[in-house]
Amino acid sequence: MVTTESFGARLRRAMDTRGPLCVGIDPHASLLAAWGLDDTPDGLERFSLTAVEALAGRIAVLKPQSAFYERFGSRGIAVLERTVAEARAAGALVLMDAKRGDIGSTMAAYAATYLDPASPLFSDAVTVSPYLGYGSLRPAVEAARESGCGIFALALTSNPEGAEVQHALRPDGTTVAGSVLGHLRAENAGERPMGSFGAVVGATLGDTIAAAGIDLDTGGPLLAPGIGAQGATPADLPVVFGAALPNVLPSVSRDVLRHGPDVTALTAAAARIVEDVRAVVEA
Ligand SMILES: O=c1ccn([C@@H]2O[C@H](COP(=O)(O)O)[C@@H](O)[C@H]2O)c(=O)[nH]1
Repeated sequence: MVTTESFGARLRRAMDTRGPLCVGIDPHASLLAAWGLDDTPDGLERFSLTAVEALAGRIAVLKPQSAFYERFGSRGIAVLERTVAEARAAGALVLMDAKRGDIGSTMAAYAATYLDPASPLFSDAVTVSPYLGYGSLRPAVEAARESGCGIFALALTSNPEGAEVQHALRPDGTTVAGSVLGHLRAENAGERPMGSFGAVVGATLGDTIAAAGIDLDTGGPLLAPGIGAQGATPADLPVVFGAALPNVLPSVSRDVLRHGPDVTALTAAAARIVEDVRAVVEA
């Protein structure tokens, strides 16, 4: 489905009506086993479609993690295609977590894969890496604008190793991550109610962002992975995000998926997190 409404506007409405939560579909081998499924493409398909059944009609954004599908080769990609299509058909926005980043000419092919409505993997948004230089993302930015999609660029990732690169200082004294956020701010200029060009900022980062003087207000969404299995909780969000909290989209994978394969239990687990996040954002 091609839309004339921007991704930022669609995401804002989904966050306001369904609640600010993205649930990741990460079919770890250990989760397949815990759900009583084989570590095969058939197991992958059952896992993914169960997650879609439990979540796609209620949760704002579903985020399939491409790596867990790619490991099964072409049959895994076929399952990923079906997962994306069924999740979108059921009303969820789909953010493909592929973290693509390359020189511009190759980036154009990645953009065609995820952001061209004619592609079997067409998604509402895709995660990208700006660490080949923000300008290398230009083909993805242009494709997103054309198709009413979005991108989420890695800015301040949830893993402890990220700071080595992302907090590095540029010659002008600003951080590398701050520069990425500045580029996103420029992309989002004038977009209301929210921009389509998001940043990934880990919920695990405590007060380190404020301490480094990094401005998180880009006018776009801030995808916040790290709640649950990586140790962060919804209560951490105000410290990490400060005044940018209204645009934060927390993302949780394992801490929801561990409640499967029971569909009702999966739905209830996600609903509890939505309530916890809403309580913090609306406090
Ligand atoms: O900085 C980042 C960027 C992406 N991720 C991805 O989010 C999920 C987290 O899964 P959990 O089970 O909730 O820990 C996973 O797909 C990561 O690749 C991230 O964690 N941090």
